[in-house]
This record gives sequence, structure tokens and C-alpha cells, in this order.
Amino acid sequence: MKLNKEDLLLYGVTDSKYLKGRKMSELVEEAILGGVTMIQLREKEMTHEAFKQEALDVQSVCQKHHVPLIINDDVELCKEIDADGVHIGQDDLNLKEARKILGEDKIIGVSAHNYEEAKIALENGADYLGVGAIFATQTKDDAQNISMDTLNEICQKVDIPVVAIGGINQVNILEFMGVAIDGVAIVSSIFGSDDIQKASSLLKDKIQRVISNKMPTCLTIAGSDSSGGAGIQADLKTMLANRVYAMSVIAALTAQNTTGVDAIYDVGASFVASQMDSVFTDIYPMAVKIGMVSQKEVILSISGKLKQYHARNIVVDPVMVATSGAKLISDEAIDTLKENLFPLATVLTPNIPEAEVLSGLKINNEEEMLTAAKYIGDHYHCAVLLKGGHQINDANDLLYKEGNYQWFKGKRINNNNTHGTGCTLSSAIASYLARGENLENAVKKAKDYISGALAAMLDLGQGQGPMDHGYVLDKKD
Ligand SMILES: Nc1ncnc2c1ncn2[C@@H]1O[C@H](COP(=O)(O)OP(=O)(O)OP(=O)(O)O)[C@@H](O)[C@H]1O
Ligand SMILES: Cc1ncc(CO)c(N)n1
Ligand SMILES: [Mg+2]
Repeated sequence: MKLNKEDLLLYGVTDSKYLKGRKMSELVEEAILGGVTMIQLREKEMTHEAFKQEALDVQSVCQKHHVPLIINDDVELCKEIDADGVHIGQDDLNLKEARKILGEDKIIGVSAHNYEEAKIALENGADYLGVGAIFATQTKDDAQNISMDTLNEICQKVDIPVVAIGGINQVNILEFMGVAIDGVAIVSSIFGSDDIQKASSLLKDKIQRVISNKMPTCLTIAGSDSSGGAGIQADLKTMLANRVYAMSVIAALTAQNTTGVDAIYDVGASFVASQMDSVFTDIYPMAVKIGMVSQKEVILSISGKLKQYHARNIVVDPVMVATSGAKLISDEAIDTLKENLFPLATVLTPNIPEAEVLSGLKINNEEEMLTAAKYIGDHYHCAVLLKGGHQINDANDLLYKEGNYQWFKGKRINNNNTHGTGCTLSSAIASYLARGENLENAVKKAKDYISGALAAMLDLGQGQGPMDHGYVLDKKD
């Protein structure tokens, strides 16, 4: 019996510490009734005879429900009872030898912790890979942790199915949104649960949604602009126009229009946290854009939640002053931003006045833009896109990342309606990161989008008006 990719969707791995006097085959049957699609029998401290008896019991349950049974480590036992396959670690019996013993018809899975190991396993004829540990796990204390990015890289480069393993539970399973895995292998959250069938069924539902979802998801955490040209409203419009599913956590409200900001109403830190819980425990965002966050407590609650949910692709727009000149952040909050949010950023997107505040340097030309971008990037250990919208002659933006820099040239458009340009650019970058583009391509595409939105020459309001975020839809008429 050879492996179907679908068999890996919810891969239950047993552990006798959860037996509590019951038979392993009973636990396995509950897991299968809940939706587990493949079983791995894993025993570390049992005599051969006892393990064989347990394996035969579990095998009859698996056969009854047409679920493949994989034996951990023990190639001989797999052959002896004619199980469907074996899973071997990096230290276990060599893959080539296992293949020789078992032949082509048995499934052989291999554990890999990095791309090199994955490549070798592929070359030696593995049928699937178990890649981890993704999260901290109680099952194996020596497990190395690997990042979501490494996991995704392995999935994309290796053309055999990949399951993620290590500490996966009902909440963090959503973090695989946008990662090209074929399934998850789980021990404790299935077999350590009081209701194995129910736990399996909930996990199955979640992993099915995560894997079948092809729509990139993106979150903005920012302030509301009642006039709709900047803040949350610009972000949502931008994300929609760049074809991602957009969600919002409102961190502040402004009474604002194209002529200025009349009032600010702060949203409490705990309510911001609640909004983030609601989003991250249901539709996990593949990228997050952060805009106006005016209060220290709010920033602390955002950074805490981003860490808790291992958010990735974080674009931080350090909003300080509106296009109209109004101040949007307290001085105390700037320090909190630097200390707590900047270190989490994939990229920071200051404009020239903001970069001056963050670097303490004056910026009058492109050379000084580079000096300031370098200072900020090296200081806060993140990439920096220093926007040139405030330069007199051109609209060239500078991306500085890990010692390298790249200019994104823009033609200055003779349009005074630039309300919300910063919000729009950072949201467009987040959208393309959610779509799986690397930072350089995301910036390039975002720059093209905003140039088009400015060139559409919308003219609304009595001050510096908003852009036409929906210009890309015109083609559809
Ligand atoms: N007149 C213009 N023509 C072309 N591109 C522009 C123009 N003004 C701004 N941009 C571009 O818009 C993007 C946003 O840059 P900008 O420096 O205006 O951000 P910002 O000051 O943070 O905006 P906001 O006022 O919304 O906070 C950059 O890519 C910049 O080059
Ligand atoms: C709510 C809000 N966020 C950001 C900006 C920056 O343009 C603004 N004007 N308003
Ligand atoms: Mg701005």
C-alpha cells in the first residue's frame, strides 16, 4: 500500500503515557472516529513481544477503518506484522537499509529538521517527511525548533508530502495558514485529551480549513480615519484592491477629514487585545500591518499578542504625524514603539520626518536618507523602507536590509491629494507579503499600486484629499 497525500492530513502519533490503564487500540479507535487519517504507533520502552501484541491490536482497528498504520523506528516489526510502513528518525536505521528490508510497497517516513536533511531523505527515497519541532513540545525534550519560514521552504523545494510535528495544539494549528504543508502529526493534543474523539474532530476541522484555504489573509492594527482616506479604512481598501482577505483591529478612533484631526478617542489596551484574540484564534493572518498606535499600554498589548500568536510578516508604519500636520502619537509611546514593536517588524516604513526622529539625523538628500536608514535598520535589527514622499524632487523610496540597500524609483505625480499615502503603501506591502512575495517584490508591487492610486487624480475634500484605492477595479467595467 503506497501513501496518499491526503492520509497525512491529521496524523495521530501514540504515546503510552496517555493510556491510563486503557488499551492502545481503544484510544486509537477514538482518534480515528474523530477523523485521524493515519496512525503512528510509537513505543519507547516495551519488550518486543508486548509491542508486537499492541501493534497487532492497533492494526486490526486501523484495518477496520481503512487507516494506514505506521510503526515508529522498528523496521523488523513492520515487516513481521505487515504494517503499512515505518517512520525513521535521523539516528534510526538508515533509510536505504529500511527500503531494502521493506521493499517499494511500504511507506517510509523520515524526520527532518532542516532543508539539508530533507533533501537527503528525498534523494534516498523517503515517501514523506515529518518536519519539526515547530513548537515547544513535552514529548521530546531534545527536539530542535525550526521556523515557519524553514518549514515552508522545505515544503516548496521538496516534492514529497510534508507533515509538521511538535507541540501542535488547537490554537497554534492555525499558524500553518499559508504554509505549504500536507498535514500535521500530533501526539498530546490528541491522545492526552480527555475526549480523544472530540479533540481529533476539532483538529481535523481546523487543519482542513487551513490547508484548503487559498485566500491570503491580512490584518491591519491601526486607527480609524472617519474621512476614509487613511488609517483602517485606507488599509482595508488597499488590501481588497490587492486581492487579500482584510481584517482590522482598531487601536484608536479619530474624528478626521482632509483638513485635519479634530479629536482622538483611544481604544483601551484590553479591548485591543480582545480583538487580536478574536482574529488570531479564528482566521489567522498571514501578514500584519501596524499603523497608528498612540498609547504605551496599547503598544504593549499588541506586541504581547503578536508574540503569543507568533505573527509573521509584520509591517510597522511608525505613524507620528498626519499629512495634515496633526500629531498622532505621544512621546512616551514612541519609546515603547522602539523597544517593543520595532524588534518584531519584518520591515519599518518611516517617512522622512519620522526617520529624522528615529535616527536623530537631519535628512536633506538621498545620501542622508541612506545614512538614516542604515542607522535605524542596524539599531532595531529590521529592514527599513525609508519613503521619499516628502522629498522635493522625486518620490524615490529606499529599502535597507541587512547591510544591503535598493532604491525603488517613483515618478513624482503632481497631485496634492496625498492623504493616507503611508497607510496605503504599508498595507500594500503587507498584502504582497501575505501573498507569499519576498520583501523586495512586495515593495516593488506596492510602489506600483500606490503610484497608480495617486495617478488616478481623485479630488475630494477641502484639504489634502484621499487617493482612489479602487482604480484597479476600473478595468472591470
Ligand atoms: N506626489 C507623489 N508622487 C508619487 N509618489 C508619491 C508622492 N507622494 C508620496 N509618494 C509615495 O507614496 C508613498 C508614501 O510615502 P510618504 O512619504 O508620502 O508617506 P507618509 O508621509 O508616511 O504618508 P502619510 O502622510 O499618509 O503618513 C511612498 O512610496 C512615496 O514615494
Ligand atoms: C487614523 C490615521 N492613521 C494614520 C494616518 C497617517 O496618515 C492618519 N492620518 N490617520
Ligand atoms: Mg505616514
